[in-house]
Amino acid sequence: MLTKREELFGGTPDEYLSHKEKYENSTRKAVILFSLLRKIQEENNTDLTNYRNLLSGVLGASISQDGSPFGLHYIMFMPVFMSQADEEQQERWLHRALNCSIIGSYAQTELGHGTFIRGLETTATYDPSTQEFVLHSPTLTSYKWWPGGLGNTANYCIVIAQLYSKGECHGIHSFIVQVRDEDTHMPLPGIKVGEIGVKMGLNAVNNGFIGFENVRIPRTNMLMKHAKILEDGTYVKSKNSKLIYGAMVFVRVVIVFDSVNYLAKAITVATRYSAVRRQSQLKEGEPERQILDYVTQQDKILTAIAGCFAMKMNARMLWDTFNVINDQLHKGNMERLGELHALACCLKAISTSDSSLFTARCRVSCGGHGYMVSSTLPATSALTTASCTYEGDNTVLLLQTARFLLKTWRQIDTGPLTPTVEYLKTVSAPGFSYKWENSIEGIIRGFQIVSMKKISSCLNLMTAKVMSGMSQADAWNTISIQLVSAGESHCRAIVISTFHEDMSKAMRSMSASLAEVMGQLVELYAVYWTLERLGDLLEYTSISGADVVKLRSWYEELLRKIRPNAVGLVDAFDIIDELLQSTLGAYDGRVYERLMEEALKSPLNAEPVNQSFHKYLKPFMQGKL
Ligand SMILES: CC(C)(COP(=O)(O)OP(=O)(O)OC[C@H]1O[C@@H](n2cnc3c(N)ncnc32)[C@H](O)[C@@H]1OP(=O)(O)O)[C@@H](O)C(=O)NCCC(=O)NCCSC(=O)CCCCCCCCCCCCCCC(=O)O
Ligand SMILES: Cc1cc2nc3c(=O)[nH]c(=O)nc-3n(C[C@H](O)[C@H](O)[C@H](O)COP(=O)(O)OP(=O)(O)OC[C@H]3O[C@@H](n4cnc5c(N)ncnc54)[C@H](O)[C@@H]3O)c2cc1C
Repeated sequence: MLTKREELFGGTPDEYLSHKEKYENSTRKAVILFSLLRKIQEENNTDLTNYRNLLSGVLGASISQDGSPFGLHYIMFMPVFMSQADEEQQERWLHRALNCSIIGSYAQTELGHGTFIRGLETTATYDPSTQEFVLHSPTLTSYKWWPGGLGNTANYCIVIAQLYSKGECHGIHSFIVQVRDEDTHMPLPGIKVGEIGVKMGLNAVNNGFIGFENVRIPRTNMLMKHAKILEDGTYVKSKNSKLIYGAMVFVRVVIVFDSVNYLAKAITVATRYSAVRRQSQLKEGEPERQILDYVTQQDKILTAIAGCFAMKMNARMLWDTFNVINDQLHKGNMERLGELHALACCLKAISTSDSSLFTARCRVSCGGHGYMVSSTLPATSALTTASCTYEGDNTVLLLQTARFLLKTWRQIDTGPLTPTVEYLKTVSAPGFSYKWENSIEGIIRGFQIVSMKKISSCLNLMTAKVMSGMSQADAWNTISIQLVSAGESHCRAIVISTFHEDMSKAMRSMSASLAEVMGQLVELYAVYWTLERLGDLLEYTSISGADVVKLRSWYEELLRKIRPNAVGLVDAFDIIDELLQSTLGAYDGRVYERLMEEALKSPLNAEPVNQSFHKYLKPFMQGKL
């Protein structure tokens, strides 16, 4: 009798399963895992804070590198209910979703539209005679495409469609739609549903497509916490049309945590392997060195460790900010909605792009063995690059942040600014003077000045172009590279200052030796990004060549100091081998034995001569083909 652990982590490695077998195996494992999790979650887990902890457990424990067919059920289907369903609807559906007696997905993206959601084509037309909505996919491009779990798993989904009533379009709204019969799992009449095929990664997520042929759903299937349709078809507006976008903000917030989780896995593998792997001699006749002793290797890996700690602290700040503003929204105070959206956008973009960049570096830093699927680094790299796209393409999200920053800059003299942008007032105040200094505080100030000056420059450029006769939209597009850069600079200033401030607070309760190491990580992160963004700092601050020389020495000194604690730092993530799933990163360091053990699991090693020799090779080599 297999133990739960053996059931979850044993069996044929996924990499040797077919696409279909991989899905079936992931579903088998997901049922085991989620049955366990269902037992520990409170029934009324509709509080977003508790919910995120559940999500952490669910996704953190997702035991396949390829994701889970249940992921979207937890990641979006349920949060959308919590944020968009009225009380009666929550009463009707949420309990069933929480105990997984229904499995849901989130169908927003279409073949023809992912970013521009106001352009979605799926329609939901209200029929007052029957008090139903008629859901329809008018074109091939209107077919929903991507929803996780929709291919073969979910029997319900949230559908985002253009709402029509009394001949008028009211824009996109959310609807709960049953997709498959709860007993037979057959697709319901008028519904064409399937799986989208093999992807770069996440091949157990079961992303699907769905098309509707005049499918009728009750009026009360429109999620009506914000906007409503009355029985006679009268449309009641929401307090803010963007509240329907609320679930995306929540998921962007949790994706920042997720990007940290992926990066923590990658740097655990790369760091441990770099301590085990010996290659080349530093001095003739000496034993081969641990590759972690090479400063170039430290440059790749230790900065990733610092980045992981930095983003973890920023994820917590963002979560706290989300909860504060979300409470205000619940009380009808929309004042900081735009700020929350802008912060979630830039942190999701920067955390995922950093995670993708550093994970790719971890892969390369492990040489050939890092290219083995059994190292887990290729799959983790595929995961992090996906996160730069899902829940909003990073470029588009940084443009959203830039839009908020320009709006803020236009109003800079009309009153106090909200917390995440009040630095703009400080560094632009009359009489404010600043001379570059090689210190954490000096670096933070420098990044804040760069951000402010980029925003100011973008607004001046926009104004000049519009004055010259260019349309607002063309002016925006023309300078959009600079707008994205302004969004990134704003975010980097926030990340460094948050890391410094929150770590300084945390260090007060640490031992002196631990605080020293944590302080080194903050310095490494700040100095690394200073050297990475030298162009901006040279353009907008008084940093000098002499400062740069000293910064480089400071950077190399920090690498030297952190090197002895590298393995201890990643061990602190405490990722068990079963979740790490890596021949290179296992805790016992038996890299070569594990590589060979995994290789022997290949079906091609089941027999000494593969059948292709007799069928193809031998006749070929004998000139008979
Ligand atoms: C925002 C858009 C790009 C544009 O929208 P619009 O066209 O409607 O807006 P405009 O640009 O015209 O006007 C902007 C205007 O609107 C405001 N706005 C816009 N968006 C929002 C918002 N969300 N909230 C509030 N306000 C908003 C903006 O501020 C402007 O206001 P002003 O006019 O005042 O300036 C939009 O089209 C858009 O969002 N596009 C992106 C589409 C998108 O994101 N799609 C996602 C589809 S779902 C998906 O991809 C699912 C993926 C799921 C993958 C799995 C995730 C894994 C998570 C794991 C969780 C693990 C948890 C671990 C936790 C732990 O470890 O602890
Ligand atoms: C693994 C994965 C899982 C997913 N899961 C789901 C899901 O469960 N449910 C769901 O609904 N969706 C899901 N998606 C879809 C995802 O949300 C979209 O792919 C994403 O929103 C990007 O939209 P798009 O693919 O149409 O890209 P596009 O918007 O077509 O982007 C392509 C390029 O165009 C650029 N671009 C687009 N608009 C602009 C603009 N205004 N200004 C400047 N540049 C622009 C982008 O920057 C990008 O470089 C998933 C996607 C992936 C990869």
